[in-house]
Amino acid sequence: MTSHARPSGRTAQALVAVVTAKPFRSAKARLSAALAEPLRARLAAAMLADTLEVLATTLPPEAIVAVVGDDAGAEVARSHGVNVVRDEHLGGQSEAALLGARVARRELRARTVVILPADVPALTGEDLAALVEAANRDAIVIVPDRHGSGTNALALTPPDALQPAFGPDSLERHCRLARCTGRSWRILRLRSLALDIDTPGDLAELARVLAGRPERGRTARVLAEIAATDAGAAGQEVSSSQLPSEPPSSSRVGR
Ligand SMILES: Nc1nc2c(ncn2[C@@H]2O[C@H](COP(=O)(O)OP(=O)(O)OP(=O)(O)O)[C@@H](O)[C@H]2O)c(=O)[nH]1
Ligand SMILES: C=C(OP(=O)(O)O)C(=O)O
Repeated sequence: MTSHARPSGRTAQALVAVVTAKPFRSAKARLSAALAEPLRARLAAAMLADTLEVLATTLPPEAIVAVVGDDAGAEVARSHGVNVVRDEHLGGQSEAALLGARVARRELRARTVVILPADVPALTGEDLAALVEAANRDAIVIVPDRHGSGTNALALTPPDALQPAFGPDSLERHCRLARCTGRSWRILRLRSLALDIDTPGDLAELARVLAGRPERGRTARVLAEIAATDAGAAGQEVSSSQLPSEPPSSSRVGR
């Protein structure tokens, strides 16, 4: 693998969170029919920033590793003071997660890694704390997505307790792999971590969830921009319900 690691902190950490983010310009392909390029990249950057922000409420920055695919991702990660690992191979989420877990184990001497995507900006500190608590009890903790088919987080003790296998229907796959390890494992359903952002439907759900919260993160501001752009294009008054709607099922990309 051509990837190389440049973690900025090397203090030993019992539990390390690994967040994977591919280059912002190639991220969120499933939103491309609904969202033009500059906004899509800005959304990806905002989601990484908000995800790191929440992680930093519970974990010290030295215990967070961002595996990023481009300079823009590295800049966001650095601005949060977390360890930055540059993924130059871009072999997909599982490979990026393995890279981060390896850095966590070898360089930060982590006993546990919590692997997350960068597109879970609704994550709350409470749900993160629940995940950390579960990771202290079971060797493998699997957090499903809201559709009950994908995986939005894995907590692994030790960090190589299971080989990540993200992608369509990964929940069932991760459960099967966990069963085969003979280690203790469980599924943990966490509402705020169940919402990853892949489709216009997810964006609309995110707007609904964030609208009910007092604080305005970076993602909420980009959502407002998207709503304004759409309303402007349609010559309508701007409203927070102005987010792109789900395309007809025949034109949907992915699952
Ligand atoms: N560092 C790194 N992160 C990745 C890679 N592939 C995916 N990711 C990240 O892993 C998470 C889930 O990835 P995907 O669902 O495959 O990609 P996405 O950008 O979210 O969505 P689509 O482009 O629509 O598939 C996101 O945070 C991605 O940015 C990779 O090759 N390297
Ligand atoms: C990668 C996954 O999901 P998505 O592609 O929807 O982000 C997954 O659930 O393993």
